[in-house]
Amino acid sequence: MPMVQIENLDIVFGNQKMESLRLLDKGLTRPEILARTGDVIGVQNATISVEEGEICVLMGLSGSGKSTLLRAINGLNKVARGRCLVRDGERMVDMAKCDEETLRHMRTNRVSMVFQSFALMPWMTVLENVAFGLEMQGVSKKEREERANKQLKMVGLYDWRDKKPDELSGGMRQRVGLARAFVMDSDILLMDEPFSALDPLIRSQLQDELIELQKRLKKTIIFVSHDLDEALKIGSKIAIMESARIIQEDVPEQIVLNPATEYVEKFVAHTNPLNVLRGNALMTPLAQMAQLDGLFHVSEHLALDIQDGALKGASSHGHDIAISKWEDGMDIENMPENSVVLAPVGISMRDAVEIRYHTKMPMVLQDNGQCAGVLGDHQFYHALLGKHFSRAS
Ligand SMILES: Nc1ncnc2c1ncn2[C@@H]1O[C@H](COP(=O)(O)OP(=O)(O)OP(=O)(O)O)[C@@H](O)[C@H]1O
Repeated sequence: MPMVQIENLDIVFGNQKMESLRLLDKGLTRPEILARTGDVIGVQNATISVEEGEICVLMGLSGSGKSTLLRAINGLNKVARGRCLVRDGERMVDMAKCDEETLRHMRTNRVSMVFQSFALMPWMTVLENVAFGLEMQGVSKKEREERANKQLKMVGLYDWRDKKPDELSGGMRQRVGLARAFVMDSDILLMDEPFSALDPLIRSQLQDELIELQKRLKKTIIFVSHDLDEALKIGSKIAIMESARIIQEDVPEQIVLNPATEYVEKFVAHTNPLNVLRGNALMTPLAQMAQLDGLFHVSEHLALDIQDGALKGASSHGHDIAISKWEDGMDIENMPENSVVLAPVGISMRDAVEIRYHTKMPMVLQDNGQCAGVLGDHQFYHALLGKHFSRAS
């Protein structure tokens, strides 16, 4: 069920919107339109749908239009053309066209925004800051405090509830901001680079916390970031923006494996593939491997006996090699040295590299009990050197 549905959305900043749209339709670029009309194209022809429970990350360089698109979702930016639909129970409300009362209802009950600077009120305590939005909703004092305290416990700041924001560190203030957004119990959270001002360790911790909170609370989150590693870590979907347009929208692994343009490829070249890639994207499929005397020769030192898709044995120069099995969640540290590991094709590259480190052997990946391919040093080197992807265009 889509929670947010954006259709052919254009946002223009300036005084000659009609003329700018006409030029846009004629195919003029953003800088050309700026030169002709003085207007800035904030978003151009954006279409994207975000499902319930999804974390969608809008990613791109500074000025690409991420915040402008995000702000349209709670009606903060005037839409020049197109629709920006947000779910309100059974109906979808067009935030670009609805009346003031509906807009207020949507902002109070359906969509919450978390900013980079959390704009906490310095004269209020942490608890009061978190409970403030509920007061606007008309929730009683007792319930406000109960709900705010519950959220503060969730972000680990219950003991700090009576402090003022300036008595907290930046990371803690950020957490107060998260608690304040979550306490509203809105279905949709809009987050504009909420962690970008933090140092890497705290940032990583808060990303983990956000993922955990989202798993428990099942919110729909639209998150702006200019950091692809962050996007790959938290996003269930990533939309990459360049010069006001969404140029690629896909699941994290596909962004890394099939960057649509050179712009995306440049981002991908600086990411850590360990966090994103999975065995099936990296392995050499069995069908592409040479067979000799009925054996699949992975290397000079390893031959596999695979019959009807099942791994029957492994050997090196005629000597048998042990085979062990690994499933998600199993201990990796105690995988036996010099054994060929049979693992699911969906194994993460991080786990696969760690298994390789302990066993010192290539591994065989299987899909539904059938051997699918082999993952060895060659495939790891390719992935680490960024040679695994092919550009779609
Ligand atoms: N209120 C505004 N008035 C005029 N121009 C604006 C306004 N808001 C944004 N813009 C312009 O729209 C374009 C997109 O800006 P936006 O803030 O959405 O980019 P961004 O991708 O979020 O960048 P950043 O990562 O730096 O925040 C920019 O060229 C910006 O100058």
